[in-house]
Amino acid sequence: MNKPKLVAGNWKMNTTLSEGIALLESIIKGVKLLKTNTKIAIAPPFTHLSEFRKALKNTDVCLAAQNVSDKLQGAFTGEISALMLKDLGVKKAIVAHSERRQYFGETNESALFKIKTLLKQDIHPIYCVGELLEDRERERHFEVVEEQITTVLYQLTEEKLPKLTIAYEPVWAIGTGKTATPEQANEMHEFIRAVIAKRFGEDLAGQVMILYGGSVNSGNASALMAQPQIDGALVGGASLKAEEFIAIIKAAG
Ligand SMILES: O=C(CO)COP(=O)(O)O
Repeated sequence: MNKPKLVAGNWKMNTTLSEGIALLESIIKGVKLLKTNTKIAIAPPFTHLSEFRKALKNTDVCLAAQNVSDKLQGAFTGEISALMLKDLGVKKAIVAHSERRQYFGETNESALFKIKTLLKQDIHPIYCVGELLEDRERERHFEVVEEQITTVLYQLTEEKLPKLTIAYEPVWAIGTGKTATPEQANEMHEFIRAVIAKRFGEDLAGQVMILYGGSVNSGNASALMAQPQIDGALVGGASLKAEEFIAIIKAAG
């Protein structure tokens, strides 16, 4: 599978706008010096999107959001719609990150609504899946991820599928410094692709990008990226340090 990889930075609830702009400028500078065909996306807090759009003009770095409302518009205080994101030049949006599932009650069902509203605006979703530590310890990890995939993806039509990116983020590896081994990650990616293929066929399943996320850093990125089923990375903590993030992009090829 020789498609270019995607490295996306999920900044979570970090940086003020001025700190964010400074970090973004360092990242842009670093990316310019790299000769890479790896695709790059940055998902800063909502408050940064408008300024980041200007800063990213004439670069190949794609603007992403960390979340979106499952509602279209109206009396939903505090929500941000897909249309609003499109208006700000957002091209990708993370959906159902495990922190959203854990702290904000998001489910596979709300993820499906979010993905549909994004696709209607032609914003490409990055749909997060992954098991808890207790699921893995009880050897339920394949079952959990299969349900996360089938309840959402099987509701989409064939032509939407290539617009979707999956991020496999085992919850026990997020922000813990514990990474899945490259083999564990590859095994789950292969399983996810097989679940997609069961419904949509091998060709389409092969077109879906599947990223790994969970304590990716400059030290482990090369080994992860070398796995045949890993199409890139969704990076948290290490995307907040320009040098680290650039090293990960470099490791992706
Ligand atoms: O949640 C993540 C990316 O979405 C991963 O976070 P860390 O890279 O900090 O473990």
